[in-house]
Amino acid sequence: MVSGAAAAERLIEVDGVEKVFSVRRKAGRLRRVKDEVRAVDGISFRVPRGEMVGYIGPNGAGKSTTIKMLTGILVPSGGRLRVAGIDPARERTRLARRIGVVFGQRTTLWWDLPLKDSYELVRRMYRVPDTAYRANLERCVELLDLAPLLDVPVRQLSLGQRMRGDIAAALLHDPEVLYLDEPTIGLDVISKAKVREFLLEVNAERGTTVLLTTHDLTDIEQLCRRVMVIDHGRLVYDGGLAGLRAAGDGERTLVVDLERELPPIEGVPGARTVKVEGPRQWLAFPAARSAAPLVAAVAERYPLVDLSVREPDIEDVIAKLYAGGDSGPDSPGGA
Ligand SMILES: Nc1ncnc2c1ncn2[C@@H]1O[C@H](COP(=O)(O)OP(=O)(O)OP(=O)(O)O)[C@@H](O)[C@H]1O
Repeated sequence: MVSGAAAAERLIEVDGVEKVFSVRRKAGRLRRVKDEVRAVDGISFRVPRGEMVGYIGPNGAGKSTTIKMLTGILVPSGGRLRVAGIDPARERTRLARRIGVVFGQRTTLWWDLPLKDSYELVRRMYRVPDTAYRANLERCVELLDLAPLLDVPVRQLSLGQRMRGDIAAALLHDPEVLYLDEPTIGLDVISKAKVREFLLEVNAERGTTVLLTTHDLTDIEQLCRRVMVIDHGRLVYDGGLAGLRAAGDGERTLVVDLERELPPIEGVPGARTVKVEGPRQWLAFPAARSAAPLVAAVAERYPLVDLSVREPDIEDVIAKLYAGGDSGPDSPGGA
């Protein structure tokens, strides 16, 4: 038996979970053959209470399928899943009270109703006690600037307004876990910033556990200390953002401003000049190395005015990781 505290600690438990879809494919004019799509191919991970985890991967990697299994919408073909100690597929309704879900591409709100009526329906559906409902709604309205939108029918809301409305709806019943599938898709920079700020606030204030899928790596950089990368249904990385940069053979860049335009800097051990633009030069060096000896070497021989160090571009790192497929640097569930 696992003690209550230990079970609470691991709010999401995924052990060797698989999802295989059967699809019919045309083969010739009349013949159809059955194919199997292994959308999720034996993944394992744990998410402790209060953590915010990024779940990323290329199109078709298996992210949405994982989330659907974690909500109970889809039944796994194999393996074991528990969310707050509940088997999602067996007890979907009981689980629904403990989780909130936002699918960026779809709304859970009632299209023709004003936002506030949608919330009222959510309150009744989940039987949220009055005081909790009022407090939650007030907090969401304040943090997400929803006051001017409460009387507007959902179909008249812009994408960013609708997304803020959806996120609030997912939190009115105080879920312990929030699944967000592309919550910033299609939003402008200001709306994205607002959504991110709100999620950080909710996580800090209520300790809500968040699992976030996104194609926008800024979401991950600003919200998650841990990131899981899925590709072809398998976890190819599970660990910190810093580790992800190192895992992708990332390089950092030393950007130096010299007093005047000079030929490319040479003879700095462990670094190579990759770009020169007037008096500014860019030197790439392995992400794991310290920049200090490089700075000293440049300063000794060149008229240095200013410098900065740039972290590896996370997009590049991840592109390399995807290209590496399941021979990725970290074992599934590792780190
Ligand atoms: N209902 C289904 N029937 C058959 N195949 C499916 C079904 N749902 C998903 N798939 C397939 O499973 C694989 C994983 O799909 P999934 O939607 O989980 O990927 P994803 O990582 O969420 O992708 P995206 O970033 O494009 O949303 C894909 O090959 C997809 O075509």
